[in-house]
This record gives sequence, C-alpha cells and structure tokens, in this order.
Amino acid sequence: MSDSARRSRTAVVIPAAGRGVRLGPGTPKALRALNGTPILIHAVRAMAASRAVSLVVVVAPPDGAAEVKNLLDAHALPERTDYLVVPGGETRQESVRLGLEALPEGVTTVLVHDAARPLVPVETVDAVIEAVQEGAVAVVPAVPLADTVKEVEPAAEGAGGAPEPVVATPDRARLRAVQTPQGFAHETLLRAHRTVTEAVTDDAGMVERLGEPVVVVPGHEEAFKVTRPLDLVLAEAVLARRRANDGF
Ligand SMILES: Nc1ccn([C@@H]2O[C@H](COP(=O)(O)OP(=O)(O)OP(=O)(O)O)[C@@H](O)[C@H]2O)c(=O)n1
Ligand SMILES: C[C@](O)(CO)[C@H](O)COP(=O)(O)O
Repeated sequence: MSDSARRSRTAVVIPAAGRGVRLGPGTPKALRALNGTPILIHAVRAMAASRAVSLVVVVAPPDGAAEVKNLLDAHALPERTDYLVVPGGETRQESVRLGLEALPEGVTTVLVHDAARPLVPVETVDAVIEAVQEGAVAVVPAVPLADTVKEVEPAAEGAGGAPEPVVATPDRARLRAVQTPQGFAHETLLRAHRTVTEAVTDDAGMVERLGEPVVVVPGHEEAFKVTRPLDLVLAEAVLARRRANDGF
C-alpha cells in the first residue's frame, strides 16, 4: 500500500480529558507542562510523527475544548495531519467512545493513545499501525514486567497500609505491562465501544470481550504513562537525554 493510501485511512484518538488526580492538584494533567510544553502537545506530536497518520482527534476535558483548540493552533504541528477536538466524558472509556464517534467515514485503522504517554517513540506507533494493516484486528504494545507480581485480597477501602493476604503469584514470564497506542480495525473498535457495557481499563480489553483476537507487539520503555509526580521527573530526564543525543 502506498504512503498516501495509508495516510488517508489511519486516525488516532487521544483521550486527554482526565483530571490527573494521582499527579496532584492543579490543571488537568494533559495541559500541564513538560519541559515548558503541555503534555498533550508532546503526545499529539508523537502520534503525528508517523507519516501514516492523517487525522488526530483530541478528546478534551469536558469544559476545555476551546482551550485545547487554541493550544493546538498555537503549536507547530505537522501540516500533513488534520486535527479535531471533541469534549470528553466522565471516564476514559466514555472519552474514547466520544472520540470514535467523531471519526469520519473511510477510516480503516484507528489508534487510541493516552495523552498521558507523551514520549512514545514513532517506531512503536508505526509498528502498531503496520500490525493492524497486515491483518490484526487489535494490537497492543507491551513490555515484560520488571517486578514479581502478587495477587492479593485487597484491604478494605480506608484501611490503606493494612497487610493484604497473598492469593497467588502469577508466572511473570506470561505477563505483559500494556501501553498505548493500541491499534484496531476501525469497525471492530467502534462495535466494541457501542456494545460492551462493563467498565474496562483499556480498549483492547473491550475487543477481548467481543471474543475477537488481540495480539501484543513490543512496546517501549519511553512509552510509560505520566501518572504520579515521579513520572514527570523521569519524563523530563528522557527529554534531556534526547536533547543531548540530538546534540551529537
Ligand atoms: N474521563 C477521562 C479520564 C481519563 N482520560 C484520559 O485517559 C488517559 C489515561 O488515563 P490516566 O492516566 O488514568 O489519566 P487520569 O484519569 O487523568 O488520571 P487519574 O486517575 O490520576 O486522575 C489520560 O490521557 C486521560 O486524560 C480521559 O480522556 N477521560
Ligand atoms: C490504557 C492504559 O494506559 C493501558 O495501560 C491504562 O489501562 C489506563 O489506565 P488508567 O488507570 O486509566 O491510567
């Protein structure tokens, strides 16, 4: 498939409507600065860096669509890509659905990428797109776990710090930590978001509930999610390393 054919069919939905409670009080997480530029703009640039992407739909905080439009206008973004902003919902799942409903006809491949993962390398984005375009209906970038994982009986709410009984130790070799962008055949993801009613924490999980196959491709350590304050420190360090490497 030619480059231009790919471009006309691949869109990205960026859910950016979360508050960022775990990052601490302040402006919505996606609008907070990372090296002087909003986290969201880093994420949009990371996705638009792929030459396959022709449309980016940003799902803004419900009362922040105008502010996000202004932000996109104020930052230099690749001109080959179109940008759309829609207001988001109460949950990530609802925000993604609202973004999907805004996609035009003719999109065949759709990626969903957290604004909170601003540093994903373009090689990971392209690998996910390629896997979808080669026939997978749902593709998830993921990395092996660095820690042993225990399943526990969670302590009651409000009993933080109380010992939690261990239920099992899953075989770590079979586990993956899942990142974004996750890539899908457009029709499949839309069907999942229109039919699955349970709360699910990632989009591939919704496709799993349809009984459709999901595959994992290698993710990247720099595609981590900015969730807690220490993640911002790490993100600044990654950017500093990139600047230093560019200098050589
Ligand atoms: N109602 C929501 C909630 C989350 N998100 C987006 O989903 C992505 C992943 O969510 P997460 O990192 O959990 O962000 P928050 O929900 O903002 O974080 P927290 O749970 O700490 O408030 C983020 O880009 C976030 O903006 C969204 O679009 N709409
Ligand atoms: C979609 C996701 O980033 C994959 O790891 C993750 O599930 C989002 O979870 P969150 O609790 O909404 O951050």
